[in-house]
Amino acid sequence: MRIFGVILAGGQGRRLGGADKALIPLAGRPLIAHVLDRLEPQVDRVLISANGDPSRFTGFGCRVLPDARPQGPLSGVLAALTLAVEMEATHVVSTPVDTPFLPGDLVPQLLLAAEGAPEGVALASDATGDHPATALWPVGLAPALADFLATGEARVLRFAEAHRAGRARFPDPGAFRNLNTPEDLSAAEALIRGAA
Ligand SMILES: Nc1nc2c(ncn2[C@@H]2O[C@H](COP(=O)(O)OP(=O)(O)OP(=O)(O)O)[C@@H](O)[C@H]2O)c(=O)[nH]1
Repeated sequence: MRIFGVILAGGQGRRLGGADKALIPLAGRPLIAHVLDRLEPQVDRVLISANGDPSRFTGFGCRVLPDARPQGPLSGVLAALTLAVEMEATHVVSTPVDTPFLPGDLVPQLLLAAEGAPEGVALASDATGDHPATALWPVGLAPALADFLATGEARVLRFAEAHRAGRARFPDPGAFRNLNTPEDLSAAEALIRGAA
């Protein structure tokens, strides 16, 4: 098994005034650095899915993949799956760039849930609901995902449901807390500083 992680950072950050979310400082470090800390130990290699100038991510040591056409988070998943096929990886684990509290057992739990799923797809879930952008995708799904996006559809949950995704259920309701607004950012900052 060879698993690539992809951090989805191709969004527009509209609720944060169009900021480049990946680089917004959180407790003194760019948001993406927090996600990398959590994801890197759990996968063989991390990729960053982002459009625009890739040199802004030089310091993170990850390959940056642009979207073929920006159509939501699944565009980034497709770019990662395409590279994973070329590089003989078996799976991609996707995660948004704005979830800095990912669980340390994210990937093992997704793999466990995928074992029980008919097409080997699994997404993260907790008491607050599903978190479909945080999911495990086998590389064999790349053609189906390309076809799905070509229809103009973009909803992650719809694609995951069409491929009968299993659920990895996480007990900590804060693990997938995502930062969309300045208020979310301040609350996360307080949490990190409080825990330090
Ligand atoms: N590669 C890629 N990632 C995306 C795209 N749209 C959103 N994402 C990522 O998917 C995750 C969830 O995105 P949203 O919260 O819906 O969008 P956002 O850009 O973060 O914020 P808003 O513009 O305020 O909705 C974030 O990590 C985004 O960076 C896209 O078109 N391409």
